[in-house]
Amino acid sequence: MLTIENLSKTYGNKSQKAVDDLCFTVRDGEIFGFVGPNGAGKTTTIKMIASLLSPDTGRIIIDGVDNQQDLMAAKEKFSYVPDNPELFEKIRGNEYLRFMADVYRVPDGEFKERASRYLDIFDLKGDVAAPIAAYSHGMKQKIALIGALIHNPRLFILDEPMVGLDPKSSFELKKIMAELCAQGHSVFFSTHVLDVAEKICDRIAIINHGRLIALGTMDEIRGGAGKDESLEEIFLELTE
Ligand SMILES: Nc1ncnc2c1ncn2[C@@H]1O[C@H](COP(=O)(O)OP(=O)(O)OP(=O)(O)O)[C@@H](O)[C@H]1O
Repeated sequence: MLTIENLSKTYGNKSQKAVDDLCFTVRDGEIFGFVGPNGAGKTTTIKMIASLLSPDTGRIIIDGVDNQQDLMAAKEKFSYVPDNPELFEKIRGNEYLRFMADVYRVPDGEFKERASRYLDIFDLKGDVAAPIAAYSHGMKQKIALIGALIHNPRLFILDEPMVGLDPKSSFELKKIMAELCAQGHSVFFSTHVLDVAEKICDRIAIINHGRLIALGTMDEIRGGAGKDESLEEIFLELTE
């Protein structure tokens, strides 16, 4: 679903690379967690996957499409929800969802069915006619999530998705992630919440100083049989 090949990025005239020769693959039907300390290069990597930043070197292939060769075709494949979504404050929630459906040319029946279902799940039906400026931080995050889900993306990319969501919304989001993966779609998300990553991810990548330092299932990251270390313990050991 997603192949990252030798991806590197340096900002301005900084001496250290923000992302340094990163390579990994996210498989079809997989929930993939991307973890690392502050400043490790997670958001930089995610922005390059979402075509918001150009890599210095390397390739990003999304469901068979190179995002530097065919940006529009790549954009149809994924949705990206940043950690702090910036939305058009003056429009209403329902206008925003309609706009997102139009951008992705979602047929009307599908739009109505998905919007209704996700608004119910995230308990936003009563607020959808209000301007986004009147939403709380968590409500903005939820309308951004629904907008990103409206075209049923092949690859769902999220930066720190659990921050700001209440426990029920967070639980529902995890269920939606699992549902997408059951359809053969994939989820790629960054998080500092290591126990969530440990519980819900099929595989996890740990990065530090822009470099991949561990990759695999929890068992693979633990390094084989007999050990029962948590992701938090492994993370702290590897990133000391
Ligand atoms: N716009 C920018 N200009 C210059 N340097 C930047 C910029 N954005 C990020 N960096 C640098 O790139 C490196 C990686 O930052 P990035 O935001 O990708 O890390 P992160 O893993 O997402 O961190 P966090 O967990 O704190 O969100 C850091 O050294 C950071 O200072």
